[in-house]
Amino acid sequence: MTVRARAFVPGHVTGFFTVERGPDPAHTGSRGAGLALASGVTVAVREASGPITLDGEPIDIAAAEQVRQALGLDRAVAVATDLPLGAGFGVSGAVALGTALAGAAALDCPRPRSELVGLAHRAEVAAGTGLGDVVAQATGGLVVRTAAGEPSIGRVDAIPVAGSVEVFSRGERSTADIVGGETDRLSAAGERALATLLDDPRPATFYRASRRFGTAAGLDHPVADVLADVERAGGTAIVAMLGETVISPDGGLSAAGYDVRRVQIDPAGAALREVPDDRDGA
Ligand SMILES: Nc1ncnc2c1ncn2[C@@H]1O[C@H](COP(=O)(O)OP(=O)(O)OP(=O)(O)O)[C@@H](O)[C@H]1O
Ligand SMILES: CC(C)(CO)[C@@H](O)C(=O)[O-]
Repeated sequence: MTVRARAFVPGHVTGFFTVERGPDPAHTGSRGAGLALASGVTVAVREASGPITLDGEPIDIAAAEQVRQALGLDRAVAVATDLPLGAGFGVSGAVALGTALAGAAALDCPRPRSELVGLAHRAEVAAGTGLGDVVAQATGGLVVRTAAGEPSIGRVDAIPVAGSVEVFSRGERSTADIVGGETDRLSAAGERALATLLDDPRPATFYRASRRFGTAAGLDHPVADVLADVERAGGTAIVAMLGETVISPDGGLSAAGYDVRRVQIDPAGAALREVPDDRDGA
């Protein structure tokens, strides 16, 4: 089956965040910081019509369906990923953004990148599955979101960083349940973390502020045992919001005996990938 366009979108783990509710999805989002990861999703839009599939199986991801509707895209969308859904890697946002980028390319429908990022952001917010992942995934690196909302409204910066992190993931957590509930405490903790990071914009400060945020926001308990193990082993660890996933930048997870994956930090954000002419693809 012929592939018309393909996009790669990095996974994104949020270290800390606030919830900013605006009058509409464009103005709604979060402030905060997180890491874009070289493990992500590849979205291939085919010539033929068909559903969205994940590793070959049909899947319902509301944010991506909404992007398809907005673009008028009925072509098959084949998603491949080595990341789990619902575990804090922003997979739904990544699929929505990949569908927007590859979908517009497949339809030969020229739109500026910021509009496509905005389309995916609004869809992700409306679905309740994320607030800041899409704009971060579009940026890459250690992403700092200083004003919430789609690209024409929000503000995004990044702290230069290279290298890799260890990842340990053991379960899911519902983003919609947490961001749809009472968020004053977590947003206050997110504000403090952001002020700390902006005052001293270094990766080490990101990890320290994120670790404190997890505790202050009451969001670290599902993996408190893992964090404690890593710290006993002399390492650094943070919770990937919002999942049962822990990230360590300094080998702390493997030092504590966990079976981990090492993942590079993605430097550049989501992008189209070349599709060789007349060849079958993913
Ligand atoms: N088997 C599945 N497990 C989890 N989610 C699924 C599954 N199948 C479909 N989905 C859909 O995928 C989306 C998952 O969104 P969710 O926000 O929970 O996770 P995520 O985007 O991977 O990452 P994060 O935890 O960072 O928000 C939802 O739209 C959900 O309905
Ligand atoms: C809400 C969130 C933590 C879910 O992954 C993320 O979208 C963010 O940082 O806004």
